[in-house]
This record gives sequence, C-alpha cells and structure tokens, in this order.
Amino acid sequence: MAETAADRGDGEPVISTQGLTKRYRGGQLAVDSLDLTVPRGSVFGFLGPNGSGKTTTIRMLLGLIEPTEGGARLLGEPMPHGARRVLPRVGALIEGPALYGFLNGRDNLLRFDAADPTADPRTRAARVGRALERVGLSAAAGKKARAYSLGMKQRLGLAAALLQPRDLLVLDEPTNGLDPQGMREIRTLVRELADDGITVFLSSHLLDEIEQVCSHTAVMNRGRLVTQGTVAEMSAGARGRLTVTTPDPSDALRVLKEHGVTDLEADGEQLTGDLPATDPPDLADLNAALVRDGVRVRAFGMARASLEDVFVSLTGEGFDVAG
Ligand SMILES: Nc1ncnc2c1ncn2[C@@H]1O[C@H](COP(=O)(O)OP(=O)(O)OP(=O)(O)O)[C@@H](O)[C@H]1O
Repeated sequence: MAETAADRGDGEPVISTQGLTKRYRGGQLAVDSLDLTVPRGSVFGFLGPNGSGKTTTIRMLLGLIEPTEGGARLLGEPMPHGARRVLPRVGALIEGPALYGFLNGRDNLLRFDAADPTADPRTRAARVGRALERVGLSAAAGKKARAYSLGMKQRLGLAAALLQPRDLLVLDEPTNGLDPQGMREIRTLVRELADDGITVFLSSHLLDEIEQVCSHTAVMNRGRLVTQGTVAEMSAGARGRLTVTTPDPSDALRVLKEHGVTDLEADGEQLTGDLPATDPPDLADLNAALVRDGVRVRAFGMARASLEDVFVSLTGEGFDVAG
C-alpha cells in the first residue's frame, strides 16, 4: 500500500482538540476533556456507542455549538472564531441531507449550489454534473429525490458536500439506517474520496464499519476518549482469543482449563478463551492434548482481536450500541 501523508504524520493535524468539554444546560456532561488528533490524509473513525458524545463533538468541531471548556482547531484555525475562513474547505453531512423530494437529484444540487454565495453561476451546471458523477448518480439525476433509496439520498447529500473542493469531510453516522447495499456504496465512496486526498472524519457506532473503512480511530465511551490511534495498531495491541469448535465442548472445556486457558466461554460447539499472558502453551501442544483426551476438534485457532475486544479490555464494558 502506498505511504500516505497520514502514515508519515506530515504537517499540522486536520482536527485537533484540547480538553474539549461540553456540559449541556440540564447538567449533562456530554463530552469530557477530549484531546483528539486527526492526521491529514486519514479516514478517521469516531467510534462510540449511542449517547457517547460523538454528535456533540462534531457540532463543536464545526462551530455549531460552543464548548463549555477547552478548544478545537480545524485545518489549523481555532473554532468557532475561524469558522468563516475554514468552513468553505469542509464538507459536512449531519443527520441526513435536507432534500426537496419533489425536485430531481440534479435540481436539488442546483439549489444547494445557488445557496452558496461564492459559487459562480456560470459554472454551476458543470459543477453539479461533476458532483453527480462523483457519487455515481448521473444516471438517476432526473429522478425525483423522493423516489431515491435512502442510500441514494445519502449519496446526493455527499454530492452536495462535494460541490466545492474540500480538504475535509465530516460525516455523522453516514450509513445509519441504510441496507447492506447502501452501506457498501457509501463505504466504497468514502475510500475513493480518501484516495483523492480528502481527509474523512466519520462517526459510527458500528465496530466493523470502522475496521473496514478507517485508517485511524478514536473510541469514545460516556463522553470520554477511551483510546485513539491507527486501527492496525489497536487490533495488534489486543490479544486474540483462542477459538475451538468441537462436538465435545464439556471435555474440551476441562482440558483447556487444565492447560491454563482462562475466561472460557461456550456457545454450542464453539469455545473461546484467553491464553495465559505469561508462558502460554504452544498451540500445537494444546491441540494435541485435546485430541489425546478424546476431544474431536473441528476447528482450532486464534481469532484476530477486533476493536470490540479492544473496547471491552479498556473499559471492562460490553460495546452496547443500544446505549
Ligand atoms: N441538546 C442537548 N441537551 C441536553 N443533553 C443532550 C443534548 N444533546 C445531547 N445530549 C446528551 O449528551 C449525551 C451525548 O449525546 P450525543 O448525541 O453527543 O452522543 P452520540 O454519541 O452522538 O450518540 P447518538 O449516536 O445516539 O447521537 C447524551 O447523553 C445525550 O442525551
């Protein structure tokens, strides 16, 4: 894979926050002393269960609400004071696009473009055409927006965010409510935009989405940052679990326990457990011990650690998306 600016850690971060805090009027501490660093060129996944403070953070980043304490810089400018200078370089999609259902896709974009005082009307049609092309909606541009699938509506919203050249895209839960096909389309699009050199900051409560799409991630829980870094480092940092599939789970449990495997869990024919951190048994010996004791083994190996494992090991809590 080609080395990106994010890998090299070039230049000033695209987003940085210092002690960013938001306490709502009712007293709810939604974001608590957040220090976030989003490197240029990254696809940065802002991950957390519902209610963990992601939307509140995004609102502060974009200058839509004021922090109670601390600060944020966007593309090197302090927010909200630098909003007028910096926001033209930022495309954002928050809580779904505001579309007119009775207008077709192209006319919706023409309206968005006309609402931008810096957009030259003479080049409007070309700009809209390029944006439709970018999100794969050229063929559906003449269809009324109300006839679009949710995924198409979301892509039209992205096209609106991409009418002007952007350095940063901020997407709040961009695949929320989409069917698997719609999710795939948005994820592919996000990767393509990153390949074009746009830094993408997206929030999600879906662990596998972050693992599939993002180079970097920050994990939130109850308003606090749990961890941040590259997705690869994070998964490598957490140890995987031993996984054994067998029609003899109770015998297997006994043998694994005798060999120091801890936190054993049985789900039908599948057992999982942690190898001891110090002096772990050789996997080949462990497998041989199972077979020696008459355990029939269908599958045996280490499952790669997921971001969920990282979250659970750092917080001691399950990743409960229902919040
Ligand atoms: N305007 C508000 N006034 C008071 N409390 C709020 C307000 N907005 C959010 N909260 C509370 O702040 C906390 C964080 O909410 P936030 O919406 O930022 O989380 P989130 O991670 O984006 O979750 P979700 O994905 O469900 O939107 C929640 O407990 C929420 O109830």
